[in-house]
Order: sequence, then C-alpha cells, then structure tokens
Amino acid sequence: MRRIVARSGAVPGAFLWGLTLRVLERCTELGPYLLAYLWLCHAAGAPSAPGLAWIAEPRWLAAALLALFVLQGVLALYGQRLCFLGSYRIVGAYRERLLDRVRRLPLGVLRERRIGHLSDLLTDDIQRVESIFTHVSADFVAALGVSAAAILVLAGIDTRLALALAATGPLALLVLAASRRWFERAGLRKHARYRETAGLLVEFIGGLATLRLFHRTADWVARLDGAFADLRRLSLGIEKWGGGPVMAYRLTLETGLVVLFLAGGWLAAPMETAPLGWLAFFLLAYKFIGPLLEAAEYLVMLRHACQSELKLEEIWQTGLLPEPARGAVPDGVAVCFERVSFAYGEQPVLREISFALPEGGVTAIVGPSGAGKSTILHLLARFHDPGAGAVRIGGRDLREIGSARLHDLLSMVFQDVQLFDGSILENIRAGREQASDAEVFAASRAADCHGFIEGLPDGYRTRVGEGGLSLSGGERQRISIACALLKNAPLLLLDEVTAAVDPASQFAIQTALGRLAARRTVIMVAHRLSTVRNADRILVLRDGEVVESGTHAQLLEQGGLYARMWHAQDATEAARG
Ligand SMILES: Nc1ncnc2c1ncn2[C@@H]1O[C@H](COP(=O)(O)OP(=O)(O)OP(=O)(O)O)[C@@H](O)[C@H]1O
Repeated sequence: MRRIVARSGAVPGAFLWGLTLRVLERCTELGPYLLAYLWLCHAAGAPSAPGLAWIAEPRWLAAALLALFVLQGVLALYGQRLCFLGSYRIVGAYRERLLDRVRRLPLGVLRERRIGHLSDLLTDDIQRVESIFTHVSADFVAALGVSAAAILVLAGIDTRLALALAATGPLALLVLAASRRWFERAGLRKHARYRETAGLLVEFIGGLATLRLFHRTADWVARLDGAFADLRRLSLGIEKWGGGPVMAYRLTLETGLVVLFLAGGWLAAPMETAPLGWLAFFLLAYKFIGPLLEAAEYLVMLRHACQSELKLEEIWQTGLLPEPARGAVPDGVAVCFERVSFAYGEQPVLREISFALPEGGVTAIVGPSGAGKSTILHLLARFHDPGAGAVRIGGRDLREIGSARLHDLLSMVFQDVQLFDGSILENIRAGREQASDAEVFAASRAADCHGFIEGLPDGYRTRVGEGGLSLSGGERQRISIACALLKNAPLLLLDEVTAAVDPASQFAIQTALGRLAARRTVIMVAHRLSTVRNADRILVLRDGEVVESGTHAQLLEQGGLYARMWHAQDATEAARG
C-alpha cells in the first residue's frame, strides 16, 4: 500500500483519518462489554473505581449505552466517507500515472506485451488493488485495532491472564509471515503459466484453419490440455497451500483460549471478582480473538490484491527510453547506422552493423528469416534504443531527436495492420487529425482503397475493428497506406506489407506504394524479391550483418546470397506456374 501511495503521488491524509475513525468505531464495540463488566462488579459489591458510582443507576447506564451507539454511528459514517474519498483519490491518481507510464512505454515493449494481458492489468488487477483501499484494508486494520484495544482492556483486568491469552499470537503471525513469500512465488508462477496458456490459446485459434488443413489440431489440443492441466495443478496448489497457513494461523490463535484456561487454573484465584470477572474476561477474550480470525480472511483477499499489485509493478519496473527536453531538429532524413548492435534479452540480433542511406529513393532490406530485417525498422522507429552504436537520421542521433519529433518524421506500415475500433474515416484520419474529408478521400484514392470503401453499406462511416466489419489483410493494409499518405511524413518504413496478400491485392498495394514512395525516403523489408527488384538499393542481411548491398542487377552479377535467393524464388514461382 505504501508503494501504491508513493506511485500515486497523492496525499493519503483523508484515507489515514478514515482508517483511524474506522479503528475507533470498532473499538466502541468493546464499550457494552466494559459497561456490563463494571455494572456486574458493582452489583456483586466489588469496590467501584472512583468516578464510576453512576454505573449503579440504570438510566445513566442506558444513557451511556445510547451515547456509545451514537458515537459508533458517527465514527462509522465519517470513517467510511473519509476512507472511500481517500481511497478513490489515491487509486485514481495511481491509475492516471499508470496509464501515463503505459503510454510512454517503449513501442517495442508494447508490441511484445499481449494486448489482452495489458488490458487485464489495467482493468481487473487495478480493480483488485482498488479494493485494498476501499474495502479490505479498513476492515483489516479496524479488526487489528479492536483486537489490540481488547487485549489492553484485558491487561487492565488481569495482566497475567491477558498475556496467557495472547501468548500464541506471535506464533500465529510467524506462520503467516513464513507462508507469505511462498504464496507470492507460487502466484507469480501461476501468472506466468496463465500468460503462456493464454498465448497458446490465441495462437491455436488464430491458426486453426492451417492446423486443420495439416491435420495438426490433435497435437495442439494435447499441448493445450497439458497447459490447462498444469494451470489447474498450480491453482489447486495455491488454494491448498495458500489456505493451509491461514487455517494454521486460526488454530494457533484459538489455542490461546486453551492456554488461558490452563493459566487460569494454575493461578487458582486469579481475580477478586471471580466468577463475574471470569465471565467478562471470556467475553472480551472473544473480542480479542474474533477480529483476529476475521483479519485472516481479509488477509487472503489482501494477498490476492498484492499479487495484482506485483503484476502492475512490472510496468513500473519496465525502463522508459530517455527523452530529450527539446528534441534536436535533423537535417533531412538520410539514415545512418553506426556500428549498431542490438539484442533481445540475451539473444544478439544485430552485430555492429553500419550502413548509410541517402535521402530519397527506395531501399529494400532482404535476407533469410530471422536475419534482423524488421529489427532495423524497429530501431529506426525507436521501438527500442540500440545496445551499442548510434542510429542517426539527418545527422542526429535518434536519442537526441526524441520519440515525439521522430514519430512526426516517419510513417510505418506493418504486415499485420491493427485498425482501431471506429469508422474507416477515423482510422484513415488518424494520420492527420486536421485533414478534411476531401483530403481523406484523395489519400484513399491514391492508396487504391476508395473504391471498396464506397462499396460498403455505410461507406467511410462503416465501423471496423472490434465488433465491426472484418476486412481482408490487403484491405486493411491499403487503409493503413492511406493513413500514411495523409500523414505525409518524409520517411516511410514498410515491414513486409505484401507478404500475406493475394496477387491482385499485391498489385494494388504495390501501385499505392509507388505513389507513396514518390518524393519520400522509403525503407522496406520484403520477403518476395520480385517486389524489390526496382528498388534504388538493396541491403542483404544475414545473421544480423549486412553481407551485400547494391542494385538488383549488381547483386545478381555478384552471384552471392541475393543471387541465390533470387534464383530459388524464381524457380519456386515458376513451379507454381
Ligand atoms: N520481441 C522480441 N523478443 C525476442 N526476440 C525477438 C523479438 N522480435 C524478434 N526477435 C528475434 O530476433 C531475431 C530477428 O528478428 P527480426 O524480426 O528482426 O528478423 P527478420 O529478419 O525480420 O525475420 P522475418 O523475415 O522472419 O520476419 C529473430 O530470431 C526473432 O526471433
């Protein structure tokens, strides 16, 4: 909770006041027992404490009880109000800062994280964290508070018996503390497995058609069954072992009553007012143990909420890219990689790679799968910063230019275009918010998507994305190209945009790209070499190094990797007819 308050930057004053009032409210529960005890002492003829003679008068006793209940009501009202107000203030500020953090996460990290996982974090997990403040913590602290007050009152009646009653408390706490770390680790293990299983499920559903065609569904179902069985085992383990320590805690606490009896017997005549004193003592003993047992239940809820907080903490621990206070202005968009190395975790992808691309024209990056082609585009768009070396645009290091200015300079079209939930018009206009309808239509015509959009029932107002119309890969790509055209950025990065579309769409996209490439600097990653033969220069990448560069004709003449890849693709396409 301290970490959440610190991350939120909110002042926890109201919340702490609320907590205090809630603790006081619960402490008033002891009042009737105390009054009854004092009254019984008086009735039994025990000498009453100075100033407590009024206890003999039933009307004063009734008035005291009434005052107590009114006080309890007032404390409950203000305590809850302040707790809720303070909680929502803290969690609201925390949520805002968290969203801001997510917004500033490196694009590479956002691409790696599954959307589902992030939205779970920002909805379910944050809600669980919210519940710590709004409900669980106040009840938990109030329960601890009333227990503490009860044991103090009991100590006032008889210190030795109070000590006997509380003797097992530390042991009970030890049981809980010992199990905490285990519970956390088990929770994180389950969380990791859950993420893997969710990922497998998404892959399975996405690739179901292909899997069926290749009769591979049975293997996948077996794999998924294994993952679910594992998840079930981990979940049961958590419930079993997570609940176990809480049971042990309750048992150890309740043993305090047994110790109390033994101590009572051993001390023989412990109190002058026995047996009335004994009666009051046992009633109050339950007010000590009862809330502590309640607290164990809140503790289970707290532990689940702590799991969620730990998951959210991952976001805070993910480093942000350093951003300059004022981004440097590059001189044009000539690109230069200077001895750039990059690794995903431990896996090196680019090794001291250097090349320079002049402004204007089309550069294609080709090479075998996994060579690091997309990674070059990702570094250029500053999804990540390089581990070593420098990526420059217009002579300035991207770290000096800063992400905001850099993103103004470039447009990127991916192979897997994600359109957001909204109309087609809004999706294209994302390229330039101020663009008029006429400019959007012009960009769509140039991207060769105006025709099919006009053919849709609601035209440009047709909704796409989640719950909307599903478009083909080629159609989505042309919309994305229209968006890039509208943005009119001088540097264009294309990541295998024609890899997964049919020849007709490929032709349409190529034509649109041709328009997009005019007057711009284009860097494209391509698998199909036929789509890059007209590029002004081609970089051939293998194992994270540039092994060849030149035009299509020059590279064919060199007879190296490019030439071999070209002939291999040529032969495949010829065989396909
Ligand atoms: N987010 C990531 N986390 C970990 N490894 C990654 C990540 N993205 C890519 N890689 C790995 O880095 C290597 C280079 O990936 P990259 O996508 O740059 O290659 P590529 O040449 O574009 O490959 P392809 O043509 O198959 O798309 C690959 O081995 C890939 O598995």
